[in-house]
Amino acid sequence: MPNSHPKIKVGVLGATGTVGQRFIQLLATHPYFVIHALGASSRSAGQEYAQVTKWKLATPIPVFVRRMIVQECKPDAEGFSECGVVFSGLDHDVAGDIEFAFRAAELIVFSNAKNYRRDPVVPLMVPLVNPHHLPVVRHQQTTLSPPTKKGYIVTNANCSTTGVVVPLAALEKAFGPLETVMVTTLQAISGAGYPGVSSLDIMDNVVPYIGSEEEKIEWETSKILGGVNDDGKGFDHHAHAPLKISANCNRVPVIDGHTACVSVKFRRETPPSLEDIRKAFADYTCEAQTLGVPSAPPQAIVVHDAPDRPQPRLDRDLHNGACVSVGRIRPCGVLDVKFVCLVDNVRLGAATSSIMNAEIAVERGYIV
Ligand SMILES: NC(=O)C1=CN([C@@H]2O[C@H](COP(=O)(O)OP(=O)(O)OC[C@H]3O[C@@H](n4cnc5c(N)ncnc54)[C@H](OP(=O)(O)O)[C@@H]3O)[C@@H](O)[C@H]2O)C=CC1
Ligand SMILES: N[C@@H](CC(=O)OP(=O)(O)O)C(=O)O
Repeated sequence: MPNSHPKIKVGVLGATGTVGQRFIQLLATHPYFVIHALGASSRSAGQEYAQVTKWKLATPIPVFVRRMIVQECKPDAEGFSECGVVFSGLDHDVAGDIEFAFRAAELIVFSNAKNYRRDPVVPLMVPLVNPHHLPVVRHQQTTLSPPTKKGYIVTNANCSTTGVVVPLAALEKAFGPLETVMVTTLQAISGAGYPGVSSLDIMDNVVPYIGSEEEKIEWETSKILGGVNDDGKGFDHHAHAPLKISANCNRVPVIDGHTACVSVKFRRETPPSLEDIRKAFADYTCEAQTLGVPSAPPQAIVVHDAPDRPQPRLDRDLHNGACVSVGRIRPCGVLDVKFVCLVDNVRLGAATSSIMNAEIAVERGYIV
């Protein structure tokens, strides 16, 4: 986007929540976008943002946002109709109806919520993996009810899925389709929003259950790694080489950063060497980088060679939380190779992905 182009006004739905706060922090100085409207529940609506938000980030609330009046999440509430893009960090209990209404009112919605991820005409887009799914929004505009001229919805993936699918995409790009993936996650408490998991449940503990999380990783991965159908009207879900994937998800006492231990079997008969796998991770580049969008990290995957990395506390801030860290690449006695990966669940796992998806949409002419 040329520097002379005026910034695009954006709204944030769920602006007071964990993901909403990251949106505000990341958008406050954004070169393409300017925050114009904030929405949350009726508990917050009508009040100044700083009064109703339990701000949990280490940087202060941006000065111009502090006194903005939080609106109800309705497309006709003040400010939203002037927005070129609306980012959603809404609770999934309400995201379905609200995002539907914004799309129907001809607004472009980039959502973190799970509600539309499985819709056959909604792109489930991880910006470091599958921006080639974006053109399906044109089909969405004509077939999803109501038809729209401008409005559409793009979702990003579950935060754990995002951290795993980037290294898997790098392996598929270099070595062809994968056959089997086993994933065990160690997920941060911020993944459950605020106030989230009670301290009495998580301190000195591991909780081996996160509702629906395993099914999300297993289902979303194939949609993301798959292509677009030949007619451009939907997604092939990796049907040419169905992926067997099994996930185990655990909540651990970490504030930010989801770790995943991943084992992989390739479809090709002779697996690549560990050295070639390391190189495939380190060399992986994606469209967000070639387009040069502002949130794209200089390295999509940072490979760590120290035997005890990546670690959430040490590595989640790399490239402003916009990359995936990978380490401990080693042979697997059951499948072919195993490794550990780490993603910042609230940045690349949530707000950064939505913003980067929107940046890609700007560069490709889907937001004008
Ligand atoms: N946290 C994470 O790591 C990730 C979260 N997500 C997804 O992002 C979304 C937001 O998550 P998170 O920020 O953690 O959740 P939070 O619980 O921290 O925030 C929820 C937000 O939704 C708003 N909200 C709740 N009820 C209503 C309502 N009836 N009408 C309008 N707004 C409402 C809240 O406003 P109010 O303050 O007024 O109640 C708040 O702004 C969820 O769908 C989640 O699944 C996705 C990836 C990662
Ligand atoms: N369930 C994730 C966060 C989340 O909200 O996921 P989703 O966007 O898929 O509902 C976690 O607890 O870490």
